[in-house]
Amino acid sequence: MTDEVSGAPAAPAPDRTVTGASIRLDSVVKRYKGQDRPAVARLDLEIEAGEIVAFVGPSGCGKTTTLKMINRLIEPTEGRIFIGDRDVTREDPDKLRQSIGYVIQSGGLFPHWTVAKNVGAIPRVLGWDKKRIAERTEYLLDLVGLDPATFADRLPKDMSGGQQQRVGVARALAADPPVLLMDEPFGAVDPITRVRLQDSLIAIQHELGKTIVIVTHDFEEATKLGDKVLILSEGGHVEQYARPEEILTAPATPFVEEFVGSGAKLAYLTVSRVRDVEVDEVITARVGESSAAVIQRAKAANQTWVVVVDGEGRPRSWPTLAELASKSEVSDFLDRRLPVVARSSTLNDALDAMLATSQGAALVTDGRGAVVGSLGIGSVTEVIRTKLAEGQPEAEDSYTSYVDGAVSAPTPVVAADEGAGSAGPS
Ligand SMILES: Nc1ncnc2c1ncn2[C@@H]1O[C@H](COP(=O)(O)OP(=O)(O)OP(=O)(O)O)[C@@H](O)[C@H]1O
Repeated sequence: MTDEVSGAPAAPAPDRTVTGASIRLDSVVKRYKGQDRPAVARLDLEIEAGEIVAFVGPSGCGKTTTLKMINRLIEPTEGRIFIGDRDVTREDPDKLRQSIGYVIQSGGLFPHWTVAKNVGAIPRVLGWDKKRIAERTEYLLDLVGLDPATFADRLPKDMSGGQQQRVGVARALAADPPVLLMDEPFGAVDPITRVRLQDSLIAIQHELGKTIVIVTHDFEEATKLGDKVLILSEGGHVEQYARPEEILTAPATPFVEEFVGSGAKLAYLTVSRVRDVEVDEVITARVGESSAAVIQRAKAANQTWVVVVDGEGRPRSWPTLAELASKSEVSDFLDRRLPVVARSSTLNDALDAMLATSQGAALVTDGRGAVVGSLGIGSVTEVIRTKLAEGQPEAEDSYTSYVDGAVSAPTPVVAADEGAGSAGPS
């Protein structure tokens, strides 16, 4: 089989399925006992079904209070909250919480329960039969990028923080809730894992079309994940509620301007996605294939390296033709340092991945992790330069020196010499 992957940009997504529900906050107030000022003074907010909305703002502005009022972990003092047509302020709070997914920092898993038992927790409460729970668990683990055969029987302590967080997302989705609430879900993981989790969340959202509300401290994360971003100031006051591009290009108030501040110049780049850039074609190969055949295929396509993929098309390594030639068959080596980004990743993420692994290119994958091409550092810097020249002239010095300065430091590890190919560093 010739595993040639087209380098053309992805076709526009077909109309998305939306399984989420709208959320409406109607004059919602929260006054904590013993506090002079309300934590949320009077908030009106509409969130469309199937959208991701990110809440950001300084510490203590009422983000978490607002989020937790939606599933009534915190009771509003006044006002009403609707999910679709349901007035949730009149529902039984326990029942309500079974119908809303909730993800907190560090996953919040039951430590003595296996992954499967954790994921099946709410379906068990809802009385689903075992077969249905097992099928749902397998589907969800696969959806969040965990192999069910490997992880279903593990305990949380035997998994990384990022993997635990994936289980937390699977668990929150178990009963297929229309709404997912996430409170700083990626706050406790390292930056590279964080980017991967963000990309997974975007892929899941595209597949399922849930309504997702996420609280974050990180403005860049908010602009990356949010279809809309809600910027709050003290007392749950709405400073701006708009699409990221609008917040970055037209801050509504001096508060937003200051909050977004210098971060805006970099954050501006987070609205540029890998999928907006044409990726380079890659030739893929399977473990155990004849090296000579793969080399022939690569040469015919003018490539000097190939990507070895697993049964699902996910990348394992990217040997040069010289490396391939040293063995008769394609080896099963798993390179844990491959720079991999998703189509939904921002160009900032792509640069970070390249710099973190000292490579001049990154592999681009689809929502399920299958490789669809590669992206060279040259293409990224080109887009960044164009963007900066268009709208953010004062950022040019700092960002290009970040990019250019970085180029001099790393030495390509794998795609060296002849291996750099079209995607390698120029
Ligand atoms: N249980 C509580 N009792 C009294 N006051 C509270 C309680 N929880 C929160 N507050 C106060 O309400 C305000 C809003 O808190 P909230 O946790 O919603 O803010 P936040 O924006 O999520 O903050 P952070 O970013 O620091 O998590 C703060 O002034 C906080 O001190």
